[in-house]
Amino acid sequence: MTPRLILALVAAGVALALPALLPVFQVTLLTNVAIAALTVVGLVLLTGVAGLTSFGQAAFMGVGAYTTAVLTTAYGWNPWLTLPAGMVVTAGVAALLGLATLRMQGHYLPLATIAWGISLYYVFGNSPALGGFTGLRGIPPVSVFGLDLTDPRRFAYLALVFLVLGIVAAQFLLSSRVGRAMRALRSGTVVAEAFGANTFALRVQVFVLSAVFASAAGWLYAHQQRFVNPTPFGLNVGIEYLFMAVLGGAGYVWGGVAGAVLITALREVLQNVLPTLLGTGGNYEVIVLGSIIILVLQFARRGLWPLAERLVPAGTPKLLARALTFPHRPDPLPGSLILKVQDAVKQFGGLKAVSDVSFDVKAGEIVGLIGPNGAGKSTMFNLVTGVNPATRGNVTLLGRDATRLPARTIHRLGVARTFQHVRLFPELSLLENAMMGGYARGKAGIVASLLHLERREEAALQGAALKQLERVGLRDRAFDQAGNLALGQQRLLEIARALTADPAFLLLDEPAAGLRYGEKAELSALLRRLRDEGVTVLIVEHDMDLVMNLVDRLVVMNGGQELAQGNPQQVRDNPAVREAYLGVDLEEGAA
Ligand SMILES: Nc1ncnc2c1ncn2[C@@H]1O[C@H](COP(=O)(O)OP(=O)(O)OP(=O)(O)O)[C@@H](O)[C@H]1O
Repeated sequence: MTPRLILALVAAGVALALPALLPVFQVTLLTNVAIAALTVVGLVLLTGVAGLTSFGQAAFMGVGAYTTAVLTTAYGWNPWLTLPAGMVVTAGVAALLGLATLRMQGHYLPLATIAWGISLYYVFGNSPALGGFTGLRGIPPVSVFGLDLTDPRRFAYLALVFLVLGIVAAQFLLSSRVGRAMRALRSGTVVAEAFGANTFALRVQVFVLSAVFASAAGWLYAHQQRFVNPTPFGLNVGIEYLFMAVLGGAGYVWGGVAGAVLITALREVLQNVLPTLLGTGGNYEVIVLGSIIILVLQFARRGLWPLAERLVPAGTPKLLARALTFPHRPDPLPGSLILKVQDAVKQFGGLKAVSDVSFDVKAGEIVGLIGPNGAGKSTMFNLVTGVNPATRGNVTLLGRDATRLPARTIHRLGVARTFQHVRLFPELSLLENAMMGGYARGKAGIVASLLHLERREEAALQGAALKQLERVGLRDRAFDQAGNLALGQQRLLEIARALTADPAFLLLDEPAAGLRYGEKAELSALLRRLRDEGVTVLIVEHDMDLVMNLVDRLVVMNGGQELAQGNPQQVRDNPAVREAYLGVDLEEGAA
């Protein structure tokens, strides 16, 4: 029993007692809060977790509400059937809108959500079958075991049950393989794709899921009011849901709930208090609410929930009991070809960052890719790992033509990598970061994750990640936040993440940058051990001392071209290399 769990149970107890204790007016307010919170929890998944800002969440609530309104009033459906029907209709609408808009980047996507948020509002308002702007009346009450929930107190319990189920499902999702990949989306697509995730499919999934949450809230709304019209599903309400998420903490499920409670309660208080102070002339509460949002954005960018969380320490998370271990990938035959780059060219406009470079890497080798700044090493890395495919030439990886394969497919061939500029998820634990590396080893999808039916697989992922954290010397800090690590340790964590994928071929982009002397020695020892265990390594590194004493062979690039290849001694003796490295003591590594 952690302090946080005790508090959550107390909060649940209080919430359950409130409908029985409060006056009816406030019970209705409580129901409104629960409905809004359910919508906002969906928005938290979309915006706070996956980083896709949407102004259109209220419109999806409208789809759920109108579906039940039409099916119950015009066709006499039982409300319990219209709930899944509404979810299916909403998911369909969201999938269509998602497929059309989710490839957009930057501010284009939020703008698109505004566009369809407005469109759906007018579809509701201008469709005679939906009652136009006057709406649809006569929606029947929901009944449970023959008991009509017409009494606001009973209905409040229904709304709370929905909210609790929504919170639990969202938390389950976030502590799963799919949830971690969704979190990875917030910082772009490169990392998630590098570990085998199809980021566009994930974007569509989280978008549809978020809409389904709103749809369930819309169903509740329709049966609470017994009447629907377009007003509560308009753009300004969508913006208000976004405010709730941002105020509470868009990255946190409980932040969404807190935001819904705070804004609903604040609006209520302000609507009562401000007219007595300032008169009834203006909508002053809107101005005050807006000012509060600006202050929060100014002083607590991540919302209020992280501040509250700091007051209650988190217990050490429990590891799952392991009943399953992922099988080890079959090792390539010693000496077989792992990577073959043939006449690779990468052109950025007029600049040839890589120009007719050819080299290969054989199983069981550690190959160094070196060259002065701007030589084209990282570009070559991106070309091999599918981040930025070659303009011309061929890349063969583990026996497959990989020249045009996307990063996620290349990863699944058995290739894992680290990044020159560390790309971790600072707010997640070391363990969760490392587990992201095992994404492609798991199979569980979004539904299994929402229901926590993937615990065996999750336990296996934990086991695999812990083993690699142990290997890089970070096991003791498995539950710390990755953002608290020194840069050198962050690089080691990236290696652990890559190793969790059980790769046959490991690509390391400047892994020793920021490491202390002792840590570099440990890194060398680790890479040698990995080679002995059958992992082939391609390493870009500026630390000549480390490289010269570690690698079997070197490929030297300069100005996008291949300058030399050979073992460390041959490269050290090469006059062209000496010239390119003017000022760098290549003998340093000879010791
Ligand atoms: N996306 C891009 N668009 C345009 N030019 C690029 C791009 N990526 C790299 N370049 C250019 O290509 C050249 C090679 O860059 P690259 O980062 O591959 O070199 P590097 O050898 O990795 O250098 P460093 O050791 O400094 O990381 C540079 O001139 C760089 O400015």
